[in-house]
Amino acid sequence: MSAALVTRGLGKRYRSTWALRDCDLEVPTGAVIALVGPNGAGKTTLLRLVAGLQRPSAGSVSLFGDLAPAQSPQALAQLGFVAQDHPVYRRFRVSELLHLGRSLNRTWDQDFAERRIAELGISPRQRTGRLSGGQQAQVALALALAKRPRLLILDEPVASLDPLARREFLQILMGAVAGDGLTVLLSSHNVAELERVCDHLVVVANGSVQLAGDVDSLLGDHRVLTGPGAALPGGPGVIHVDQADRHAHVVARIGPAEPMPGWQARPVGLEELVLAYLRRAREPRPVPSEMELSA
Ligand SMILES: Nc1ncnc2c1ncn2[C@@H]1O[C@H](COP(=O)(O)OP(=O)(O)OP(=O)(O)O)[C@@H](O)[C@H]1O
Repeated sequence: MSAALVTRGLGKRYRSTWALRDCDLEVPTGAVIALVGPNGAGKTTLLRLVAGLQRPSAGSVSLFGDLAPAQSPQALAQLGFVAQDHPVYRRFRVSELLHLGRSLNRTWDQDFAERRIAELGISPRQRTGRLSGGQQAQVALALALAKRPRLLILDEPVASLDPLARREFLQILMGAVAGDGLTVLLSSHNVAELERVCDHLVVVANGSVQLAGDVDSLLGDHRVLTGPGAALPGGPGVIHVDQADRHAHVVARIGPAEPMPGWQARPVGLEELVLAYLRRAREPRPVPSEMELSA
């Protein structure tokens, strides 16, 4: 499958500080990519660089095989972007926003937009500034989907939605991915919620990509090993070690290999995997011992 998005050596620097550095990603068309990381990790910076809203200090972004310099009209026509604070023109009525969307976008789907607003129980005559924060988020998301983009970029799209609305929104997103071959890149703090919908994962911390790839492959490559806490394993496969009750729990990238004698292996969950990489990024690595991870 062809790549929807490729970044090479992508970076953004503010004065002497790199918000994002050496970012190499390759994302297939039709994938839902979850971008996760702690506050200040560089998620918004990456999304804004991909959307052409900021110019990179280093490296490049290409969309659907074409180099996509910031503000390229061809690239922008294929993109939908909803920022973290889901901006809508507050003095506009909802119907005026739809009119604006239809006037500015050749691929605009007015039927979808009107249906979605009706499903949300929002009157088209309502001024968007009078809607609740969650309703404004829903309207912004409906506008982005109605544009029928090839790549939809969402910065924490469900953060302000109630649990029912979150679930419904993710279902609508999945429908658009299945029906139109839409590619979605979304950031979130809620890994458990994303697990149901994403097939690719990008973990960012300290302005660097810590882990990226297809979710099934990543889960297949990693396991949790449990064994005697006194004999900590080391080596490049160890991602994070937790010690409790004289036992060590090790998230390790060892593939299908048998663990060393005295150790047990079990599959890793997605949230557990993300946390292991985030902790590794935050803490100094444990001193490696001479022991090997696998038998
Ligand atoms: N305009 C700016 N000027 C200077 N520094 C900035 C600017 N925008 C972002 N940064 C810095 O870049 C780093 C990454 O910020 P970014 O907004 O990309 O993080 P994030 O992962 O989206 O965080 P959050 O989850 O809190 O939204 C942070 O250290 C931030 O302070």
